[in-house]
Amino acid sequence: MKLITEIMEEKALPIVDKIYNDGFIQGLIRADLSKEAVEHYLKADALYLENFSDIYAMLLAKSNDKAEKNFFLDQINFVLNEEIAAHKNLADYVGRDYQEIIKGGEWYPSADHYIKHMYYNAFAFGMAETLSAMAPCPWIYQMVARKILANHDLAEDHPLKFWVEFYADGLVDEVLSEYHKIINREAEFMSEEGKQRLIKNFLESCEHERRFFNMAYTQEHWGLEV
Ligand SMILES: Cc1ncc(CN)c(N)n1
Repeated sequence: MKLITEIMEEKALPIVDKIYNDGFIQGLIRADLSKEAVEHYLKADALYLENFSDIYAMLLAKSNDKAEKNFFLDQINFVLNEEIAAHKNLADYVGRDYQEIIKGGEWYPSADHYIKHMYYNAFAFGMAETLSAMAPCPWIYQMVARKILANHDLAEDHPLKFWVEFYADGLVDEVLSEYHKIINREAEFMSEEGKQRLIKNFLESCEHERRFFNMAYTQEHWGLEV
């Protein structure tokens, strides 16, 4: 009997290829990604990661297991204080100060939809539904980064090699195995409908990841002043 997390990741593999072949990642590989696309990504992603850590804080409060609470605590620290290294690599590529770049950022439409998908599950459902919607965040980036390294021998002086290696890093394996542990444990007590929701949450967030990259590549904005 396959684990629910194995099923969701298997079903999502085609989206990994689509993201890999879309403009943002191809531009990153060629190191000809426009500065506008990178700045737009950073403006949106700084806010995305802030909200991602807030949702982790909600899960920390929901948990009644100290080891689990410490996992969420570690992840809050990683997202708030360590992932900024990947952002700084992108800011160096643009050649501007990171804090300057992210000023004036907002939840552009695709980022807004993604963030609200996670919050909806955090407020309306439980930990497994929320983590299923959050899991593509580490998983997609690791899969895409590893696919880049498998298909390209990035030169030592490639300006975005750090970004790729940061996300391809094995550290993510430990994070994902904790996600898998919690999701698969909770799924044991769920109806078929409940399990289908976990899979749907994961696949929708994989699609949100694709839209997030394309949002930056096209500098997507709201049509009207929101
Ligand atoms: C939108 C998004 N998704 C995933 C990641 C990688 N943690 C990120 N920084 N931003």
